[in-house]
Amino acid sequence: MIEFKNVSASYDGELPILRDVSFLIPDGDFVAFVGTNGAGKSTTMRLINGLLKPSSGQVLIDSVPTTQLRTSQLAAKVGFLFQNPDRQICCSSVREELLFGFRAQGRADAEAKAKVDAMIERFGFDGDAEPFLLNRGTRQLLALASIIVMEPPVVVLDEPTTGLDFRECAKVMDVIAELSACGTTVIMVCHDMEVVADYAKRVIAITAGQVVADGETFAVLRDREVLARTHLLPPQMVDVSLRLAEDGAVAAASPAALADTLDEMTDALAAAAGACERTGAR
Ligand SMILES: Nc1ncnc2c1ncn2[C@@H]1O[C@H](COP(=O)(O)OP(=O)(O)OP(=O)(O)O)[C@@H](O)[C@H]1O
Repeated sequence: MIEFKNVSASYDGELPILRDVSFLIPDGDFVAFVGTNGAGKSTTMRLINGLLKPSSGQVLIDSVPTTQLRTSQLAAKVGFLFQNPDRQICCSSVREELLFGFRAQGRADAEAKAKVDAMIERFGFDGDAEPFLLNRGTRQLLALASIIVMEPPVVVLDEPTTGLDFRECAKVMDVIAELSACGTTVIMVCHDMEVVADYAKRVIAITAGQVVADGETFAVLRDREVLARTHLLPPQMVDVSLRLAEDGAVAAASPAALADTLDEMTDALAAAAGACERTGAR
């Protein structure tokens, strides 16, 4: 469980970047942090992994303030994926990269090597390949794999899909969805509202260092006021359903006006077309 209690934070001790931020993320949650550039999302992630300490308030991991946790204790609880995999990758082979975390903890034993082999198999990596010669999407997957091989209960992902094409993005997000399905707590910063809509259970919207919305994904993404305050465009299907209701094309409470996904919109339109046909036939 991760809890922010009235957290304020600053890089220079003067200019506040986060102001009085509070939220609680229970085990197993999948939360996306959204907001404009400079809102304070990455700063929030740095507070979770202990790279930054609050100037006031508390960041608690399993009820223990990060100020009381050693870096190694924090690293065991929270795996952190940087936006740019090249900031993370440092070894000369894929296998060594996956073993790096175990070596750092002094436990590169047979069990660790077996976990690395399983990860190589799962991702279809070439264990001897040189990481920097891999393409961007595969380097991102390697950076992700090198975190999840350590099996942290929480993973923090700072814009995990930036710079990836559609297929690479889906591959990375499917791995993350699988982690979430297996009970790992997932906390990600994401600028792509389609990805947020497809994967996150909950959205926390930040603007100017303050939380302006915290709720179920579509409750937040359908809130025009929140979208305006955070300068975000909703996912396409949400935009279509909101506009249908706003333009009076369908009733505000109709299934088409409430559709969050393509499937829901297709069902709503098919049902409406069926009803029209029946009315016309009478
Ligand atoms: N290392 C740092 N030193 C000083 N100021 C910083 C540092 N990192 C970020 N900031 C400032 O803190 C503010 C919030 O930055 P942060 O990176 O948390 O925002 P963000 O919401 O993640 O934005 P983006 O989406 O662009 O990554 C910005 O004004 C930024 O310039």
